Amino acid sequence: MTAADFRPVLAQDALSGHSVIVTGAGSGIGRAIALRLLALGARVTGVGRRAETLEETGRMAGADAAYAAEVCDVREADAVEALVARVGEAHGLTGLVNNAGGQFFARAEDISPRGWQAVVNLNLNAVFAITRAARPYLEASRGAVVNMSLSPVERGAIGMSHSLAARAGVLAMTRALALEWGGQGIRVNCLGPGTVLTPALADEAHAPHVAKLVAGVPLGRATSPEEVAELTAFLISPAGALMTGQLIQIDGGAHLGVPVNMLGEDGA
Ligand SMILES: CCCCCCC/C=C/C(=O)SCCNC(=O)CCNC(=O)[C@H](O)C(C)(C)COP(=O)(O)OP(=O)(O)OC[C@H]1O[C@@H](n2cnc3c(N)ncnc32)[C@H](O)[C@@H]1OP(=O)(O)O
Ligand SMILES: NC(=O)C1=CN([C@@H]2O[C@H](COP(=O)(O)OP(=O)(O)OC[C@H]3O[C@@H](n4cnc5c(N)ncnc54)[C@H](OP(=O)(O)O)[C@@H]3O)[C@@H](O)[C@H]2O)C=CC1
Repeated sequence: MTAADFRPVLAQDALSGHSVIVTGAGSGIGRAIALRLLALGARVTGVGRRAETLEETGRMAGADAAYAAEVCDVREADAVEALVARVGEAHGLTGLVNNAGGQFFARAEDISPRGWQAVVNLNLNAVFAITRAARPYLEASRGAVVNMSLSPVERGAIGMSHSLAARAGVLAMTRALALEWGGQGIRVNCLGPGTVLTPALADEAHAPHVAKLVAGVPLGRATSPEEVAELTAFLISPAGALMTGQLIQIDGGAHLGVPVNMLGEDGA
């Protein structure tokens, strides 16, 4: 199946009555998630540092969409806590999508202490702070958290030691919180997208290298933002009610690595 064959599977009102915070909703994967949750009837609070891109997501959703843009740097723990409390008190909270994240690509020896800190703050510490702030509201609604991870989180990748360390931390946190908060009815999961051809990836990585990554995917293509969005919606919706503590890879098999082939090229 090609990306063009993709069809949404959830019922049109699957998220009616839901209130979800999506970080990084002004671009790429986060925007696709926000638009899909809105289309399924959820109220969405989109969080990011740039007002214009966040507001553009709202315009794309249309005037009837229950969307609010909130400018906030997720690394500012006090501001994040205040934001979550504001949304939680006004509308409740049934979902939190920790999608904001990113990194520069560099070998460990070229990552300065500040560079390491910047990436770990964004991809791990900020995720903990916002998730912790959301807990009481998620407990009240028996809600769900979806953490955006990376396909290579368990097998490693060159040039991503800082980001992978942070995402591995998020994965460990996901499993710990699934246990700690399961009794409160809160579910916590991670998604592992493969290569998603967003403008942000094009800015950070060389095009020929990205093409090579995609060519190496067992199912032969990149992951689309819409596919990640549908899975996110599924996990937040009642359809995902028994799923928690998981890393779900949505990468065409890329996490399996270079195939080990004991049969040789001709399969003999
Ligand atoms: C088969 C499957 C494969 C899957 C592959 C998955 C690939 C993943 C793709 C994506 O994630 S796509 C999203 C791409 N977008 C981004 O990643 C955005 C990247 N940028 C940021 O998020 C931020 O810039 C940052 C990296 C978090 C840094 O933010 P901050 O504003 O705090 O940075 P600065 O104050 O500018 O710098 C802090 C520190 O970092 C050093 N630094 C910054 N860039 C680089 C670099 N390119 N190389 C080395 N070091 C860098 C910077 O120099 C500062 O350190 P000092 O110089 O002060 O020591
Ligand atoms: N593209 C890919 O191939 C893959 C991406 N991912 C992950 O998916 C997520 C989205 O990626 P993608 O859509 O490609 O990238 P984008 O850069 O388009 O998305 C990142 C979003 O996060 C927001 N953001 C970044 N830093 C902060 C901050 N400090 N506070 C608040 N918001 C912030 C950005 O908005 P603003 O700048 O306005 O703050 C932006 O909207 C990231 O976590 C990425 O690492 C995972 C696997 C593969």
